[in-house]
Amino acid sequence: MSSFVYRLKPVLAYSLGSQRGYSRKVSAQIKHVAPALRTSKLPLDPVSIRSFCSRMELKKGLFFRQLFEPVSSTYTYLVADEKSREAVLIDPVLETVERDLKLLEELGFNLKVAVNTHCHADHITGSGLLKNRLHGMKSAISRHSGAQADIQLSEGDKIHFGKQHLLVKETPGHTNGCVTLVTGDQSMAFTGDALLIRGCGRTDFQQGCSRKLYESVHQKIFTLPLQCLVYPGHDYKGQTASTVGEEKRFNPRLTKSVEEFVDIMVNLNLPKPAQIDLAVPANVVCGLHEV
Ligand SMILES: N[C@@H](CCC(=O)N[C@@H](CSS)C(=O)NCC(=O)O)C(=O)O
Repeated sequence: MSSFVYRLKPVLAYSLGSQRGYSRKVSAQIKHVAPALRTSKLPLDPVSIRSFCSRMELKKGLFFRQLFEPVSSTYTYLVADEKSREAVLIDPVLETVERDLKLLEELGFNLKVAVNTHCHADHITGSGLLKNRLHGMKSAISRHSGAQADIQLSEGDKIHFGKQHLLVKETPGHTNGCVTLVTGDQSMAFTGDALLIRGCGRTDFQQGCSRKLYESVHQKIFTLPLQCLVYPGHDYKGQTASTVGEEKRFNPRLTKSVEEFVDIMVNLNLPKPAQIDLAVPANVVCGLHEV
């Protein structure tokens, strides 16, 4: 057991090694995944993904934290430059702004930009309230979104924070103004609702177009390195992250032909998001500014 543990990445080895009363069942499960870890059959195996999700630093100097809002099942992401303390918040939610402000203060980060991956239909963005609370913070959204923000993003733009940056890739289809944000080293992609884990954003309202979404994912996301971690805008099944390689192999919608994909999307028959009539008008003006 101990020799196996120390062959793993240091963070994982520490967490396994430090568990007391390690049960036989867990031990058997670990042995089961060991061959995949050694041979790297998958671009990134599930055990390693779990360790990456909870890590605070993926690459030297880049802080990362995944946050969750349970009513709309939305992920907010905090990325920051460890040295300069400049930070970017991706897809903040109105209801969790206080939590995010507290975290920023505790960790000593200076929030430069709150960026929305698109004009959300299921929750009100926290960008407006954050602007109210943090002097100098700027909001950002795609110029194709039709929504107000301090920074109107276009393909190829870079959102800089300290020595780090996020590269903007336009990935329309769920809405016209959807973007995917990729870290400078291409180790992480924040895909918003364009690509979800084993799924994708719906295309039945807000300029949705399934052919456009298929093209966006295949041309802009599936061309990233296989091991690039995929961090989606939502998850409804308890998953936190995936990889480009995994989604290319296992996504039940996007591994199909474009015609099959269109057919799947037409027949999703999802109910309308509960907050849509409140959320869209608020998000067009960058969220609520006073609460
Ligand atoms: N029940 C939720 C809304 C769920 C939903 O429609 N999610 C959207 C993204 S938010 S507009 C989506 O694209 N889902 C794709 C899917 O396959 O589930 C609510 O009421 O908020």
